[in-house]
Amino acid sequence: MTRLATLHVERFRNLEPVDLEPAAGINLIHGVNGAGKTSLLEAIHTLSLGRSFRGNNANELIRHGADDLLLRAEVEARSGRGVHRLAMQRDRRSMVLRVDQENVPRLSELARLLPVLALHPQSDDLVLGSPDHRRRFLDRVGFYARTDFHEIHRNFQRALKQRNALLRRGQREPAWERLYLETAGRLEAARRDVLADLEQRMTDLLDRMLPGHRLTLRYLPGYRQDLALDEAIRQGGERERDQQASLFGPHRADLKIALGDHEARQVASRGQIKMLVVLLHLAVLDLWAEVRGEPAVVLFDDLASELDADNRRRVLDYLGQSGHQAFVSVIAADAIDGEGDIQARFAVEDGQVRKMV
Ligand SMILES: Nc1ncnc2c1ncn2[C@@H]1O[C@H](COP(=O)(O)OP(=O)(O)OP(=O)(O)O)[C@@H](O)[C@H]1O
Repeated sequence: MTRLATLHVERFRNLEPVDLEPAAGINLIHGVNGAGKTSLLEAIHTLSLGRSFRGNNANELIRHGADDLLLRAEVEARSGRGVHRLAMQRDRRSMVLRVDQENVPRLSELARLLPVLALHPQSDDLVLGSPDHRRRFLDRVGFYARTDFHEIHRNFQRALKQRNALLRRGQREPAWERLYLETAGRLEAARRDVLADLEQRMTDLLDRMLPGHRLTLRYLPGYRQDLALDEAIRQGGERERDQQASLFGPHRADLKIALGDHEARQVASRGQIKMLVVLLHLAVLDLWAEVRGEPAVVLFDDLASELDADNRRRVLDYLGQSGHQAFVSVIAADAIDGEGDIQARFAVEDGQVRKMV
């Protein structure tokens, strides 16, 4: 299975040099505020995706006073597929990526070998935030769940850009209109497929994470649902001319997340929203695992915030049984003592990471 077998971190945030051999299941990371727990999870996220899950400024990740950062990991693929060595060195201007000692040009090569999903306090934006959070989530799921998703997404983005450029010049070209409709249709269909796959994995999770609730996800396509996209564009042609931009299509799509008969963001408590977000992420991990034939890595920052003891237990029990490798940070280790199937514990103190025995 995919798992991080070793992790080496240098000059990253406040961390002192780190050498870890994490367990294959749940790794618990604890320490006081500001110790460096989140930084450790960010290091793993950065090695996979080139950026942290909090903020976009990659330069902030380099330890103050240092010129560059270094991340290295050995990633064990499913038994029989061997070990890959991933490395990233970045300074304030450039980045060098290596897989098995060879330089590679694209981050996606690391991401493919180390699929990582992070859950953190801002993940609630999936329910509470603007539609682009939900679109990005769905697209992220798609990238790992379907090999053709990346291309489908890129083709639409290109067509959208070109169409917008023409609209800014007050033009419309039939060939580009056709391409726009075609690529939009493909992206919409792929997203709907991904969503259906995700929903299939949610039944069991719903029973365990939010027992007694009914959850529905509905794709809102980014134009009037009772119309086809070409008709929506025809009817809204004047507005598009006025605003000189494409106003209808997958770039305006959203996901309606409902608990029972109401939108979750309007009726759910903070704790229920958090559980809903956890549930959706766990469904993604299960989907990726099924498609790829091996479990993924999940980073769970600040598990205890907003979750009561029962819900923390539900999450840890599920993680323990799922086979995914988890890195779970908590402020007080005592608060979740004895819960779930924790395989390794690490204490973080002033940027030093120490394995507990
Ligand atoms: N580039 C950097 N260089 C050095 N230190 C940094 C850098 N970026 C952030 N820090 C510091 O690293 C420390 C660790 O932050 P981190 O968010 O990892 O702590 P944490 O253990 O997750 O805390 P909390 O429980 O409060 O979430 C903070 O004191 C922060 O100011």
